[in-house]
This record gives sequence, structure tokens and C-alpha cells, in this order.
Amino acid sequence: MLVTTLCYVPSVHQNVKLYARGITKKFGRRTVLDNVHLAVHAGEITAIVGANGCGKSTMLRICAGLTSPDRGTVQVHGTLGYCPQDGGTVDFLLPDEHFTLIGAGRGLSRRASRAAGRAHARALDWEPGQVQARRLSGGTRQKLNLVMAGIGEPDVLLLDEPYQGFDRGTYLDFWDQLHAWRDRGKAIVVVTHLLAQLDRVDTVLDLSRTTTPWRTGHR
Ligand SMILES: Nc1ncnc2c1ncn2[C@@H]1O[C@H](COP(=O)(O)OP(=O)(O)OP(=O)(O)O)[C@@H](O)[C@H]1O
Repeated sequence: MLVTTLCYVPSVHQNVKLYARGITKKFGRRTVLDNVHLAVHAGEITAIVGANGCGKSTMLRICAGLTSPDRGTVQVHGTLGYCPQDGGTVDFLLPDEHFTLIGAGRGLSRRASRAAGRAHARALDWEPGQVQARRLSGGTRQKLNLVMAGIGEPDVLLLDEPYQGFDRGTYLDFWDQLHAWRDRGKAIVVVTHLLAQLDRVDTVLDLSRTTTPWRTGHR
């Protein structure tokens, strides 16, 4: 999990919180992303979909500032929370200590960080206890990752298949949480393989087929 503020820019269009333009990325001789565009507004959920290896995680990492594109620019208007596909937790820290660590980066007190983390955890039907991250189940570790991404109410949330290992109930809680964030004006990008869920999002970027998002007509 990473929480960072990339750059503050004048918004390119009204309410655009994340604007990635002309993103091109090669690994060796292979072009993984070729002139990809993505604009996500406040109060909008975009799904990035596509076949294994088509560049979904790479696109998200570029948007998070963790990988440099060969060409193109990313503008983030506000603060950003990132939930990686895996990793992101610290083995010997308790959930509360993770919340405090992330909260400190957001300027929150220890108490406020813990309260925010616990409130997000409850929304996923999870009561964090005094258990080190290495002892949590895979699904619970992923809950911890997701909770950390939301601490401090970032304006932009980048979520890379964040529901892996969730049971059905938590999976439904996860979508409720996403919609609650959307209703609070957050711009959300979620990488997903579950095409059946696309009616829950506003725009879709299918990296197997196109370099620009299309609108689902959901709203
Ligand atoms: N750091 C790297 N060095 C070399 N190749 C990389 C690197 N990161 C990713 N790749 C390659 O780039 C391609 C896209 O990887 P990426 O993880 O973005 O795909 P993805 O669409 O998220 O895949 P999946 O659906 O399996 O999660 C893959 O072929 C991968 O092997």
C-alpha cells in the first residue's frame, strides 16, 4: 500500500481528478501500453479490464507514480491512495500500526488514524485484533491493504484487484464501500477480471481492445 501525493495541477477539465495522457510503456522490445488515455472524474468508478499480461497493473503503477512511462503524462488533482495486487503489508506490524503509519503520512494523529482504519475495517466486516500481518489470512491481509488505501480520504483511489481472497459477503461489502467512496466524490480506478461486475462501474478501459475508456451507461 502506498499513499502519496503526486503533483498538484490545474484541473484539465472540471472535476477530473486523474488524467493520464498518451501512456506508452515498453518492457524490452514488447510494447505493453501504446498511447493509452484515461480521465477519471470525481464521483466516478473506472474499471480497467483485459487479458492476463495486457498491462493493467502496469497502467495502475504508472498512475500511482511507481513506474515511469516511456511516453505520456499523469496528472493527479489531489491526494492518492493505492492498493496493490499483493504485498503492501509489513509482516511484523499489527493492523493498528499499519493504520498509524499510513495516517502519519496523511497528517492524522495516531488516534484519528486508528479510528479511520477501524471504521473502514468494520465496513468490510472485519474487527482488527492484536495480530501481526504475517499471521492474517490472505483475504484479511487484502482487507488490510484496502483499508490502508482509504485512510485519510484520498481524492483518487487506485485498486489493483483488491478483492482477491474475499469471501462472498466481503466481496459485496467491497462494492458497497466503493460506491460509498464514489458518493463522497472520489475518483476510483479498479483493475478487475470480473466482467460480470461492469454494471457497477461508470467507465471501462479494456486494454485488450482499446486505448480509451468507454462509458457503461450505468448512470
Ligand atoms: N518490471 C517488469 N519488467 C519486465 N516486464 C514486465 C515488468 N512488469 C510487467 N512486465 C510485463 O508486462 C506485461 C504486463 O504486465 P502487467 O502485470 O501489467 O499485466 P496485467 O494485465 O496486470 O496482468 P494480470 O491480469 O495477469 O494481472 C507482462 O507481460 C509482464 O510480464
